Amino acid sequence: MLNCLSGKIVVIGFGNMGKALVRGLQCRNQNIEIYVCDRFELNPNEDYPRDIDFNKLTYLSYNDLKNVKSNLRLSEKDSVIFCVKPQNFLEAVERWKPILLGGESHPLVISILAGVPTELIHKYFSNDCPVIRCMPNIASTVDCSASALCASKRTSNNYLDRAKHIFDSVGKTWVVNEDQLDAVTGLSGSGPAYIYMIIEALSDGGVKMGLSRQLSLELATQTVLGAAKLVQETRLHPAVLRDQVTTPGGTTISAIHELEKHGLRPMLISAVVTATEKSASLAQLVERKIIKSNSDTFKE
Ligand SMILES: NC(=O)C1=CN([C@@H]2O[C@H](COP(=O)(O)OP(=O)(O)OC[C@H]3O[C@@H](n4cnc5c(N)ncnc54)[C@H](OP(=O)(O)O)[C@@H]3O)[C@@H](O)[C@H]2O)C=CC1
Ligand SMILES: O=C(O)[C@@H]1CCC=N1
Repeated sequence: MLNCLSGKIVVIGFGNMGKALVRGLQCRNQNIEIYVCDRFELNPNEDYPRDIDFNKLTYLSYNDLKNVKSNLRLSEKDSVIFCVKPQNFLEAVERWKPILLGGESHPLVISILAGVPTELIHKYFSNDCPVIRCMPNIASTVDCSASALCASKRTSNNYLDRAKHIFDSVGKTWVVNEDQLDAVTGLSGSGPAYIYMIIEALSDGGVKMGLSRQLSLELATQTVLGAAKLVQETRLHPAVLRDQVTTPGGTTISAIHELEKHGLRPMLISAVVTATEKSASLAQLVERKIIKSNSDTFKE
């Protein structure tokens, strides 16, 4: 899967996810040209991921696009990845589409936006434009993303392969049906945040019992990493692995009793359900913006 990509890749939105993707793409692919579009100028004082090579990317500034049109003509070999927040999608399309997607041939459009369905994305681009929706996660920053993706009904499988190469650059990738993507968002898209809370709380427990903050945090982090690795490598059900830790009459079962009493499992299940429902509702937010924008245009 390495070095299979070619052509131009344009990343619109150079925030948490845009930076993570650019970093992974640069590390794993030599034959691509990367363009980055954001609202702000690059700030040398900002803490960008260490291995982004700024000499090898072109930055397109939101406010100064005078010279861009002639240098940047995208073709079907190229890809545009939208990495803006859902509420900024419309504005981003309006700003960048005339520059990037105005030509005869159609680049692949990829969206990582939570909740925005491919059919809605198609409303903005020509019907011939291939569209892929993907839900990666923040662990893309360290090449450990769990990314799930799907193609729109009108998009052929060779574009799906290209998108898979892109997200394989930052972790593991699964192809799913589009109707699963909101649940993916609730589980693995938002999931790192739940695990950070667990790491933080475990380390608070260590501090409460007298360990230093640093040692507690390191132990909690390594424990989560090790437990996850064991599930991944043994492929055993987590309940089987949990049983291996739980000595009869020992410490672990006393703790598990507490976790069950306080509802750890229903709490996590509800977290995934709520985030899934929220993801599904974001499409309406974008659609409302489209309707508003259309009526504003009508008034002008
Ligand atoms: N964060 C995560 O863990 C994950 C996020 N996602 C999805 O990724 C998307 C981005 O999330 P994240 O990276 O966290 O968000 P960020 O806010 O960190 O990054 C978005 C960037 O896009 C910029 N932007 C806004 N409008 C435009 C525009 N019109 N043209 C160009 N750039 C623009 C923003 O600038 P400004 O700050 O000025 O708005 C910001 O720099 C979201 O849609 C989210 O659903 C998916 C998986 C995981
Ligand atoms: O919180 C959010 O909406 C985004 C999508 C998945 C992770 N972060």
